[in-house]
Amino acid sequence: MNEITTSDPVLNAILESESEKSDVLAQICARTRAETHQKASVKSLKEIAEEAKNKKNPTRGFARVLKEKMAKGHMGLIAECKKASPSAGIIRQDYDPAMIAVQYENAGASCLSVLTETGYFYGNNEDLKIAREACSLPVLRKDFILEPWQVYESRVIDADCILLIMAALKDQEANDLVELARCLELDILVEVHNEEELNRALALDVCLIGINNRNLSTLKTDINVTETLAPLVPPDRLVVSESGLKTFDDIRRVQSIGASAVLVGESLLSQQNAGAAVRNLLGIA
Ligand SMILES: O=C(O)c1ccccc1NCC(=O)[C@H](O)[C@H](O)COP(=O)(O)O
Repeated sequence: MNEITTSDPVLNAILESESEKSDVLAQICARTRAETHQKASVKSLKEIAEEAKNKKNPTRGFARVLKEKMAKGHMGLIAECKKASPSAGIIRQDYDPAMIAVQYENAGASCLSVLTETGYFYGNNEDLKIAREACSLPVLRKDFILEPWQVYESRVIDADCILLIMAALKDQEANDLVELARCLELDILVEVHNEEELNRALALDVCLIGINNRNLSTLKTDINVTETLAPLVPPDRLVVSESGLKTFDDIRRVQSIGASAVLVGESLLSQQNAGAAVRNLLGIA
């Protein structure tokens, strides 16, 4: 799933190191850094920053929509569009992000998440643009954001929110990316897998805390991760439980221990009718 060839020697070195890493997250990040380096050699940081700052259209208020749901006592659903994942392989052979986005919105999803990572999830920036144009939901760019260049790119492709994964970032890097995203009016979902990452995330000026139930070494999911970490999140933050959620009972279970929103992909996309899948998950008759 992760072969690219290049004539750039810096890139080749990074990609060579990728194949030696045992951890999936480390492999994806090595590849993402290589691709970002390649893109930045075509469009400089200065150029992409200029483009992002010239964007006139407002973002759609990803965090605001989730907070409004929470205030009404409703569970927020961030419904995910992706063709494939490392754990599931190909999920949708006939992947049509625009159609899925419309089905999700009509069925009551609060927000979208669109995978733009190419090597492991078979996504791209165009998927995000067409999904967002097809609906009125705010959109999370689901990718491995490691560098300022990618934050500017996220604004250019019309994302409303970016994901920052604490396991992939040092504290200073995370802080710098948060500040930059804010300047560009992008919301931020910070993702954690354990207590140490949670404490680092809570030191950042961010409202949305994503608790990922997926162990990124084994790729297995366990809702106990949300059960362990959600009670440690102060009430001024909003907890999003991510990964491995399949049923209405799962949603009730994470809601009962403090999650205000869920991020769900595979279980919705593996059903032919994504709209019906959303309604079943949310318990809408
Ligand atoms: O899903 C994977 O296999 C995966 C592997 C390595 C890094 C991240 C991965 N998933 C990203 C996600 O967090 C999920 O796409 C998202 O939480 C939705 O999860 P699910 O409902 O289980 O598709």
